[in-house]
This record gives sequence, C-alpha cells and structure tokens, in this order.
Amino acid sequence: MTVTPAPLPAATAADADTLAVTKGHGTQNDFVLLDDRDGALDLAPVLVRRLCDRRAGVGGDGVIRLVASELVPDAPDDARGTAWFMDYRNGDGSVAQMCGNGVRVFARYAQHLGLWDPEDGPLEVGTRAGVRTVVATAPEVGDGPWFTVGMGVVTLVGGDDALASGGDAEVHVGGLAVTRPGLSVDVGNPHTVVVLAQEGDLEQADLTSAPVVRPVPADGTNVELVVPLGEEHAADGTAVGRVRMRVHERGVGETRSCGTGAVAAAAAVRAWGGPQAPAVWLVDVPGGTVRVTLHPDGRADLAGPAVLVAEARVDLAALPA
Ligand SMILES: N[C@@H](CCC[C@H](N)C(=O)O)C(=O)O
Repeated sequence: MTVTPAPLPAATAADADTLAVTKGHGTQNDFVLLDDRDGALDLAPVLVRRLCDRRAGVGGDGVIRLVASELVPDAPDDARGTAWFMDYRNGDGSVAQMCGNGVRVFARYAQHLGLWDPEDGPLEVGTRAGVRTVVATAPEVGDGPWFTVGMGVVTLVGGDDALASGGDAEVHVGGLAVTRPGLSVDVGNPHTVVVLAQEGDLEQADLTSAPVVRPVPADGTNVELVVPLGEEHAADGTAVGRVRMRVHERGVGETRSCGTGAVAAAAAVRAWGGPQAPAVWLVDVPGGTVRVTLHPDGRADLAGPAVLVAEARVDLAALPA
C-alpha cells in the first residue's frame, strides 16, 4: 500500500452516519484502525463488536484507536508523556492492556497518517501497559515492512518456584487427552504458555473454545500452545531458537498470531531450556513468523511485519444490531 496521508482529517473521522476506518494486520492478526486523534469518538463495546464482525462488519480480531495520550483518562503516568496512545480493544469489546502485533500496525498507521517518520527516530507509543518504543527495521521473513518494538520487561509470574515445578497452572486443551502444565507470563497482559510434546499435538488441539486454566486467572488469560523446533545459527553465529505456536486469545478466540503471546512463548521456552538456551527466537504462527529477542535485564524486543490493506467509510446504520 502506498504511503499517502489519509484523506480525512481526524475531526471528520466520524460524522453522524459514517466512520472512516483503515484495515491492517501483523502476521494476519487483524485490526480495524480508527484515527481519533482529538478523542471525539465514543468507542462503546457494542461498536467494537459490530466493527469486528467478520460477516456483517469490517472484520478483525480487535479495534485500535489512535488518540492523543493526554485525552486518555486511564493512561498510565508514563504513557501520558507520549504524543499518541494505542487504545486497544479485543473483538468482544473488552479492553486489553497491550497488543504486540497491534503496536507495530499502530506505528505503520501513524506513519501513514503523517504523524511519524521513522527517519526522525523511534515512535514512543502510549499503551495501558506503559510506553512501547517502535523503530522501522529490515524485513526478515515474508511481507514487509517490518518494525521492532521494545516490549518492556517480561515476567514469569510464579518465579523460580513455578519453573522448578514445571509450571504454575494446569491447562486442559480441547482435543488433547491430558491436562498439561502451563507457565504464567506477564507481557503487560496475561499469558499462559503450554509446551506440547510434538507438532501433531499442535494440529490436534481444538481451540474453538478456550482452554480451561486452573487456577482460574482473575482477569482471564491468553493461552499459547508451543512446540520447540530446535536451534539454528544465524550468519554471524548467533544461536536462534525456533518454536511453532498456536494461540487462543482472551476476548477473541483463536487468532492467526499474537505478538505478546510470541514474547511469552519465547520467554517460557527459554526459561524451561535453562541458561544455555538461545536469547533470540523465531516464532512461527499460522499467519507468519515473528522474531523475539530476550535481553539479560528481562526486557524483550518483538520484530515483525505490519501491513495496511484498505481504507473505507463504514455506514454505521448498516452494521449488525
Ligand atoms: N493479539 C495481541 C494481543 C491482544 C490482546 C489480548 N487478546 C488480551 O486480551 O490480552 C498481540 O499481538 O499481542
């Protein structure tokens, strides 16, 4: 898609009858993007659900509203210092703290709107999980352009005890005979990572309904099913681990990718693997591949593509009831 400023100024993004939207995705985790830089839009859960409806709406895993950070009452203090805020909503209308694929697509959208030029330096994005920093980066696999996001600190919620006992949760996944241990990982939003023994288990898992996690997480969780595929070596000799992943997202269902989930998966597999495990991981998801780098201080970077595919005006009266 060509980079031209959107034809509609923010003040006219929504009028009484229509709403200007842009559709984008990161490794096929897809979003409806709204330019609401002046905070004029009432983004009620019902509007999110209608926009995300794949039959009668625009279709998407979630909605991303670009808004001035100073206009977001529940923005964390550090995020208030940024110009632009990613207000992320899951397809069921619920609010989520963070979206790793979404923040790359947000950056691509800000670039498209003329609000950010990668040549001028990183984009600081306000999110409910704090500030995330995005830079344009060289495409590695599949469709470009690529962006790298500083995802902040990743935390194994149960610490070393959880690791020593193989996990801090029990997870029952439809289609698989036995309950598996899961590891709770905080990437600004909640994740439970489950390692499966073989790729066949990944195919067999039924994610048409949410895996059952015990103890039940108070705020719900995203569940990642992963199969480690071994290690490769980059041209410079760096060890690169590889995993395959499927994900069931809180507030959505199975999606074709989850950026925060990929970070959680890499952090969990590395922790299970011990000190010799690689710091860099390629995570293969149904929608493509992303790269995760785990830093010694606990921070992680996520790199992957972000693509804008369409702009449209939605007739609000025609959306499903
Ligand atoms: N797909 C996103 C995560 C979106 C939010 C998630 N469903 C939640 O409720 O925490 C990603 O790429 O990280």
